[in-house]
Amino acid sequence: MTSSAIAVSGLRKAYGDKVVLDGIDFEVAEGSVFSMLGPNGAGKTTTVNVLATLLKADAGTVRVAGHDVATATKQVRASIGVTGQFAALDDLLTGRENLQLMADLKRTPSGDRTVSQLLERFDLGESADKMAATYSGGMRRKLDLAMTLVGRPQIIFLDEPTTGLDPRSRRTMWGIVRDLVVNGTTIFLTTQYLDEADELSDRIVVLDQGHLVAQGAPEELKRQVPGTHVRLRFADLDDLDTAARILPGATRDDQELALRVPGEGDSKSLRAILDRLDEHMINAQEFSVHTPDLDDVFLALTGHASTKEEAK
Ligand SMILES: Nc1ncnc2c1ncn2[C@@H]1O[C@H](COP(=O)(O)OP(=O)(O)OP(=O)(O)O)[C@@H](O)[C@H]1O
Repeated sequence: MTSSAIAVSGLRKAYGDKVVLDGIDFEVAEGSVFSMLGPNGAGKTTTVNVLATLLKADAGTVRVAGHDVATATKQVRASIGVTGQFAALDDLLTGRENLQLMADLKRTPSGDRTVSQLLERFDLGESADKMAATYSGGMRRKLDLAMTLVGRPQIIFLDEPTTGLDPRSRRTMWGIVRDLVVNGTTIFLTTQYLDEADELSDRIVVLDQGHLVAQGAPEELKRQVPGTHVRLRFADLDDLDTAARILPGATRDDQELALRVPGEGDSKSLRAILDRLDEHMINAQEFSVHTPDLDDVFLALTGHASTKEEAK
């Protein structure tokens, strides 16, 4: 028995000669946010589609909410919600009517109240009675996610949920994701925004050319790429001189009286630095550990910049 909401092993998918997923394995813990990062065309949507029973894998096993996606399609579908680049809304209905229709389809008890609460929560109250055709891209995404939440699915797939949203709407979306997780929902997120994955995820996988090139907590991934360093600041130039002499590989900034010491940022290497300073009776006035951000990780792992960077 496992408490994994999703368990994927040896997943393969090709379109003709083009291998998109070349045997990938990962698990998603219940009640967590799991993000899949990858450049355009890496296979993120393909993965979501297989996990959500919309596409058949060529090989491998995929269990979602404890059910095999190949044989228990109905049970998997009853446990999940999918929102993505394809908005499922009916343009000729109002926001409220779209949600009401979903509540009816899912036979939601006290559907009216659910609909009103969702409109409120997604900041869609004012536009609730306007046709969805008149909604902006951001409003459509919010309505799409609201519709996904109607049946309170255990697992939600969010395929690039904030692409094209303004900063305020992105933050609203992030708040909603956090609330869902607090209440036990599992979120599988694909995103091109590294800061979004960093902000929300318990675990991240990086997909590139059919393989998972890395997986771990955001902090673990950041520690894997070079660039982690400790920054020390001293009271005067004498202390800086001595510290620069006794700490190998350090680079100094005389103006700031600061020293940048490359290292792992783990407790053992931090202790070694502090012990060295103690031996020479030097006190660092400031001490901080800097880890690279996910942009650095992405570049180091895939050999190319994130989509956002490429677009610059
Ligand atoms: N139905 C299809 N037939 C043939 N090739 C396909 C099909 N669907 C996707 N592909 C190809 O498979 C690869 C992966 O596509 P996918 O949409 O899964 O990538 P993605 O990581 O979601 O990209 P994006 O970030 O651009 O949405 C791409 O090269 C795409 O062109």
